[in-house]
Amino acid sequence: MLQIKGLNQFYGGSHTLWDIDMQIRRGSRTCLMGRNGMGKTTLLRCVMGLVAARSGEIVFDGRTDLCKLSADQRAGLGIGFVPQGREIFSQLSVEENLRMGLIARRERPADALERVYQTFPVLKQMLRRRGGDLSGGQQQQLAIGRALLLQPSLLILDEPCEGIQPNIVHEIGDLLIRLNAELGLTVLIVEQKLPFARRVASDFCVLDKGRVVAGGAIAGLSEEIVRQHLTV
Ligand SMILES: Nc1ncnc2c1ncn2[C@@H]1O[C@H](COP(=O)(O)OP(=O)(O)OP(=O)(O)O)[C@@H](O)[C@H]1O
Repeated sequence: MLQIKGLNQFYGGSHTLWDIDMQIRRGSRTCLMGRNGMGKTTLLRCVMGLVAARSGEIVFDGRTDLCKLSADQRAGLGIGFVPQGREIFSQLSVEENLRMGLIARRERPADALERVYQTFPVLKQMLRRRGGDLSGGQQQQLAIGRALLLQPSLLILDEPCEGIQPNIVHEIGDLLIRLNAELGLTVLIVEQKLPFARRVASDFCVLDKGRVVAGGAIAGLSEEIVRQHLTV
């Protein structure tokens, strides 16, 4: 579904991503892992068009080179993004936050919001609440709901469990498994917690100092890989 080929990225003179080759299989739940500062967020932001790649290709659905498209055009192709920190508008209501997700969309199916409420009944009960008054877990559901309004075929999430209580982390894991199974949504997620990755992911990819150093089916995430590239 998503093929990254020979991708290099620089912040000014600082070479951050080095010759990244990575495949996201359609229907997979891929966990992108790595210690802090290894380039995970930068790679997601390159895919979304929020930072520019210096060279390489990002092929979506076997045909479109995303590098030639704007961030809006990429979202329009069906790539949903839940950024690090969630980026909820704290002064706007839950409903207004959701409607922001529809602004980018030309046709706005009348049932788009209703579908999100079916997935997240708690949001329907909180429509008038301000985003800033929600708990971390509720804000994360709001951020995921907002991304789902565009009916993506690929959902990309950057550390969705950061700062969230363990029982809600478990629920988010269940939700991603359910969305993957029921909607056929392909999921690419940055997550550092090993138990979460082992429970939720079907595939993994490890970055170390801006390079891909390991990847494949999650069963292949060995203690040796963890020791060399993930433990601090
Ligand atoms: N806007 C920026 N300008 C310059 N350097 C940056 C910028 N954003 C990130 N970096 C640097 O690029 C490198 C990779 O950062 P990135 O945030 O992609 O890593 P990460 O693996 O997502 O880390 P974390 O787990 O801490 O979020 C780091 O050295 C970081 O300091």
